[in-house]
Amino acid sequence: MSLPEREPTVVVDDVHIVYRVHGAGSGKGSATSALSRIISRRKSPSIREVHAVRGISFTAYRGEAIGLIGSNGSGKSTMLAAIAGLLPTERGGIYTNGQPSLLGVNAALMNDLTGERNVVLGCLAMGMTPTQVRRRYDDIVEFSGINDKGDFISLPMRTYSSGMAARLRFSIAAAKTHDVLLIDEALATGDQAFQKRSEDRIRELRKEAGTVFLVSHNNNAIRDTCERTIWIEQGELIMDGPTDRVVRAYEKGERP
Ligand SMILES: Nc1ncnc2c1ncn2[C@@H]1O[C@H](COP(=O)(O)OP(=O)(O)OP(=O)(O)O)[C@@H](O)[C@H]1O
Repeated sequence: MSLPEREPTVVVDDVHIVYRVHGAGSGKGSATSALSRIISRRKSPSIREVHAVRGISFTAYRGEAIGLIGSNGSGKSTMLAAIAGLLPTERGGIYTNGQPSLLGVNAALMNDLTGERNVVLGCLAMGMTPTQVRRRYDDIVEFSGINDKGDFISLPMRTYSSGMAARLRFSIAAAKTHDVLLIDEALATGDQAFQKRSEDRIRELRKEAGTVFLVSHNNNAIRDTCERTIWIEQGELIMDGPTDRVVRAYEKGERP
């Protein structure tokens, strides 16, 4: 049997992810009870476990844009963070070809620095050289549209609205070609014109040989951007297939 020609970029193999929440039990617990617990080597009753991802498997290929959908708390962001290597797996494995970059609405930019400094630092942090940063700087600012309403790029980020900050984050991350780009709801905060630009840019990134994952509650953004969609519910994979089919089933609440 010959192997398929498509090149796999992310292999998720029967992955389980468990969060351990400390201090979730009732009562504060005295020093005496803590000491007796330590002596008897019992587990602290105040550690609660949240089994957020339960045995998910799939393979992503180069050039694919994959949507992740599911209700609140179903495990989408957890899955992305794990692919990015930010969360350990309890069981199973995640194998990636190339460096995954997670672009979340909470990605760290520095509030007290100007937009301008954040663009430069963000690009350097992504591994661009100072010359590359200088070359791309104007494009990034223009793409973000931050200066459309005045010279905001020279003001500290804390003066930006949440939508403006999200746009700048997306623009910085999108300036580089990523092997695997993980986007968590970044498009949700931009206005219509920016969403359109972002969708176009995601399409370009795919052509530049990357794989894009997009978590969103905006089913139209998923439809417009991704040809494949994975539906997750309570940490389990419900459906994985062509976006049209999966999103329709999700909207109707029809599980296969
Ligand atoms: N840091 C954390 N500590 C403990 N539990 C967590 C943590 N982050 C998420 N969870 C739990 O893991 C489960 C999955 O959460 P996750 O954020 O991955 O869902 P989601 O599908 O991205 O949700 P949403 O659509 O609301 O963003 C939920 O039950 C949530 O309560």
